[in-house]
Amino acid sequence: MFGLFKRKKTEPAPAVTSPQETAEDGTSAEATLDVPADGLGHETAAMPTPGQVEGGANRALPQSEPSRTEAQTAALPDEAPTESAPRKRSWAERLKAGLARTRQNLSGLFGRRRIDEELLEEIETTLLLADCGVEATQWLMDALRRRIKKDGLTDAEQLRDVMAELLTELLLPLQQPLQVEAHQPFIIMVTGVNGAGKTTSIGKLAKYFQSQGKTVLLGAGDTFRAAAREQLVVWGERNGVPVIAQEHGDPAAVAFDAVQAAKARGVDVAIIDTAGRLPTQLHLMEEIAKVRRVIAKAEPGAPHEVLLVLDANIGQNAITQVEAFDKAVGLTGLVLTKLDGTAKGGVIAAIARRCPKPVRFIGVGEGIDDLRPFSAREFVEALLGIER
Ligand SMILES: Nc1nc2c(ncn2[C@@H]2O[C@H](COP(=O)(O)OP(=O)(O)OP(=O)(O)O)[C@@H](O)[C@H]2O)c(=O)[nH]1
Repeated sequence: MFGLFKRKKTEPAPAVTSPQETAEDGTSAEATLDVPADGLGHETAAMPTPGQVEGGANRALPQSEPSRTEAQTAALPDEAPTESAPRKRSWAERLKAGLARTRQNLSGLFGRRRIDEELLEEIETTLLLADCGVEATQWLMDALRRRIKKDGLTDAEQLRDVMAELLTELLLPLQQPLQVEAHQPFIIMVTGVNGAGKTTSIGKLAKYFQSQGKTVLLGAGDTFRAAAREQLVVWGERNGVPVIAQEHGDPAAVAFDAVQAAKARGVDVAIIDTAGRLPTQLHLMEEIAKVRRVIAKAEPGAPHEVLLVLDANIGQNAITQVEAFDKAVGLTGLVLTKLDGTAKGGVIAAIARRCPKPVRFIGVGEGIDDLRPFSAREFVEALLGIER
């Protein structure tokens, strides 16, 4: 399981309020488990410090709240190099490492040789094997052929820069950073298939927004997998992020409570988790559509962002997932995870051609800082091994 959440297993489990309790902030506090801010610089009047009893509810606090330093250390397990742990690789290095396979395959082709039909066929095959899909590959090859003709290119070495230009042109429209200032609270709903990395990405996103000085609240809407709820609750506890959860809740009810709590507390960003589901599980797709409708009831115009978390290793399946989730909940953005593994990277090109949606963030590992806004240029440079 994701290192970001691993440590929590040794922590005492926070207690849950009794079903009858009602919080002052208007949430139906039925079995609502609400973890307070711990003083990481994000407290507001609506976010009490540890030890305070919130909303008049007899919410039992964890036995010992971690200190600020402990919480930060726990949440950033792999930042500081120690004698036993070597320096962590930079973001660019991790991204490059993740895309090494495709880069090596392409680099082999952009060496010293003449451009001929055989080379172009090899490039085409490499793009297909890199998960670019038929449409994006066709688009890239057509554009490449046009450029070769127009510029009178003869050497394969000249093709690397042309390919970089074309890929950047293809991916640039997907580079649309998520702006959360337009609404308060800005409500984000997170969807995806099982194991794509939703819950762990939410932890990283929370940290990302906190680092931008925003207050964050999480809704543990994955009521199917108890461990997902616990992951969020304990992570929130350690990082000063309130988490709205219900032990045996209905996901729509958790989402509703989370939105109400976010409004009552005046937080900047509310991120609502949902259980993993496959596009073929139609009843579950209907359930997630209901969660979206309930969020809109709690706050007209919300959710302001509906993210699909995609494992970058699933190849063309990504297209099916984008289309199915888009139909069910109206996606506004994507998070592409696990680009550090065996990902080939081309799936972003396939998305750009087949079902373009803003790629808000990409993930290159399990650490807290392994998720960053997508940059088309940075991605293409890592994919093609271009040093600037
Ligand atoms: N290597 C790598 N692993 C990741 C990344 N993001 C998430 N993971 C791992 O993927 C696994 C699944 O992550 P979760 O966050 O539990 O996935 P989920 O989508 O919430 O899963 P469900 O609750 O079952 O739907 C965990 O082991 C994570 O550590 C990433 O960018 N790189």
